[in-house]
Amino acid sequence: MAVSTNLMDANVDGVYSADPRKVGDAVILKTLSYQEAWEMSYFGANVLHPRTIIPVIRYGIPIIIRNVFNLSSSGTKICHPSIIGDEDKQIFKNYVKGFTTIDNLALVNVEGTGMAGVPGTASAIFGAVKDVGANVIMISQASSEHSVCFAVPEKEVKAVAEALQSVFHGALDADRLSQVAIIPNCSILAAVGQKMASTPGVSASLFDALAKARGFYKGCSEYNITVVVKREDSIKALRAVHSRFFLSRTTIAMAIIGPGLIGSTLLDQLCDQAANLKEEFNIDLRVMGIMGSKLMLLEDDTHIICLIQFVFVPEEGNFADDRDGCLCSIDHIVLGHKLDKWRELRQEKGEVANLEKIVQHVHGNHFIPNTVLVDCTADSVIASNYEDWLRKGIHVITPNKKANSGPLYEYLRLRALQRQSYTHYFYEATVGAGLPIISTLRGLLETGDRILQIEGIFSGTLSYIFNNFKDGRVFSEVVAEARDAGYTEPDPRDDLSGIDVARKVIILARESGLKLELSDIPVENLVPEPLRGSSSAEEFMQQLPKFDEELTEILKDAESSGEVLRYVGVVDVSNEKGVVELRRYKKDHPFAQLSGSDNIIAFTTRRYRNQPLIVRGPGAGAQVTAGGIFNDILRLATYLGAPS
Ligand SMILES: NC(=O)C1=CN([C@@H]2O[C@H](COP(=O)(O)OP(=O)(O)OC[C@H]3O[C@@H](n4cnc5c(N)ncnc54)[C@H](OP(=O)(O)O)[C@@H]3O)[C@@H](O)[C@H]2O)C=CC1
Ligand SMILES: N[C@@H](CC=O)C(=O)O
Repeated sequence: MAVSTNLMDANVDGVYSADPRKVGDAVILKTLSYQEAWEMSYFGANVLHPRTIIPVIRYGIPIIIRNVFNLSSSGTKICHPSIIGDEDKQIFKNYVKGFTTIDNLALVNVEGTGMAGVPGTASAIFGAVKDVGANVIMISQASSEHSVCFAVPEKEVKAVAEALQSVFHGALDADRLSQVAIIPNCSILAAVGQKMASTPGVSASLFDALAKARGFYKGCSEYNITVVVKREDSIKALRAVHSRFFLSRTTIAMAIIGPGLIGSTLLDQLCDQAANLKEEFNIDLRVMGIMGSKLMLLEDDTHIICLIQFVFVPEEGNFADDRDGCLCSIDHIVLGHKLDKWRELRQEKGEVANLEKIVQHVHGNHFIPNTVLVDCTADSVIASNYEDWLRKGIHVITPNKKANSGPLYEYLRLRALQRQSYTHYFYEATVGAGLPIISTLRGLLETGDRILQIEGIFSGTLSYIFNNFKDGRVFSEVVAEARDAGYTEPDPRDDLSGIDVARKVIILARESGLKLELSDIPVENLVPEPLRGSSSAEEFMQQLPKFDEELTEILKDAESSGEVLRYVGVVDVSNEKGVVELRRYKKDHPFAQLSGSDNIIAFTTRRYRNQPLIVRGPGAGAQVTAGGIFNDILRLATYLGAPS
């Protein structure tokens, strides 16, 4: 006889993949096995009382959880895997079904060399725990038998600790036990799913997603993997794992430092694409702060970027202690809906720029698991913070060349730190703006090619200048055009002096494995000697016309030999050196064929020895550079678990 039961719940449409108040885009699960429902219930999800499941398992009765006020929703079917229909089989096969958390726990760690191989130690520990009536939520023992760790409700931990001190005082005095340690303010996060714990890759993905949360692991059954996290990180951790297993969007909290030409264009692009990224690609980018050199804007000052409302939920105990009886509902985070107004709002409501505060504001939020700081300044002081940010678990993306072209030992330390940490550091736009230069070089190196030489026109500004400085044009006018087009550095002398190209040469040289300092690169400086000390970029631009004649002479000389002037950078990997200089090329040379702000970069390698691999295209300008940074942000989202 086939029997089935409809369980009606007044509140929910079925069983969610996570508490929807904590994970805004938790999904209703179509099917669960009895064991999965049991695990979800045990670990805090309000599915069924664990004891309700015992008789239905015994008699194999399918259960459907539905909403009494929404019968159009098909709800969640809980049954034995063998009886589900074909259409649900695929869903059933998903290894990870959902995540639950239990808050208000403490960990107890009993540790000591005298525990190993001594029969009765565990019994003595848990006997003492039983005597004070405490409920043990999970247990883990080190395979060395040197420690036993278990979680109990926070309100019971004091009694447990006293009981253990009393039972083991002799062993503690004799140093057979080194400590009975209490770690307060913990939460348990459990991943639940059929055969999940024994499926290769599930644990790795889980721990990768949790890299920042201090986790403590116990694989207790085929159906669950349990991790202890700091209570303040529990929502972040829940959201991180939920999105890693494609159950919800990959959410990234961001701050943009330096909303100048490039930074503000990036903000415009983010604003335009936000909805599409959410709908089409499951990526949710949340700009939570914007900081210039004087003013900054944080989301809750302005309500423009992210508005969090607090909702009173009397029946929920989770956050009652911390938040005066209020539960922060993730559903009420309203995102980016006025991001396009950031300029006006910065004027109206901006506060004094404070780097530490904005970093804490963005990274210190308890809801969004991933943080990225996007440095769109040209400032070396800002760049000197990357190490600290990476160490804190904050990802860094930048078009700023200062960190990678600064002192070699600092660069090497930064790269080493980044590799050891679970954080990402992307800087594609530092060379060639939006062109794939660094990724191409990486691809060659990682697939075993050997770089012999990288030669190219690396400056959009100098490319534009020498592509247009002809037919009787005046040098200073062309420089002003390049500046107006947004190709130059904040101070155009950084372009004309060759230092910007030298920085790119150093970045590529170091990427290729050379240990060079910026000062090792001979650079031909095009800034007229008397203007090198001008007090500002403006003063320099005003004075530049006085020196037009000098450049016109150099140009005429080249033209008289049928040649053009091009400002090039060379990384001579074979000979471990580099150079940056103005060269003359015949008019049929590929470097003579460029237009606008084009960069052209030729990689001569062991594989591409006779015919170099060439990347060419606009190498400066607001849209392409911001696009390159945006691309790095999306690469980060993919690394963090967004579908690729
Ligand atoms: N232009 C291009 O085509 C390309 C540029 N780049 C790189 O992009 C970066 C930005 O260039 P661009 O936008 O043209 O420069 P801008 O001068 O237009 O913008 C620089 C921004 O940085 C801010 N800033 C400067 N110092 C600080 C600080 N200490 N703290 C916070 N904010 C600061 C400025 O703020 P405020 O205005 O308040 O002073 C401004 O918002 C540079 O590193 C450049 O090399 C890379 C590839 C191509
Ligand atoms: N000023 C630079 C901008 C990109 O790095 C250039 O002109 O190439």
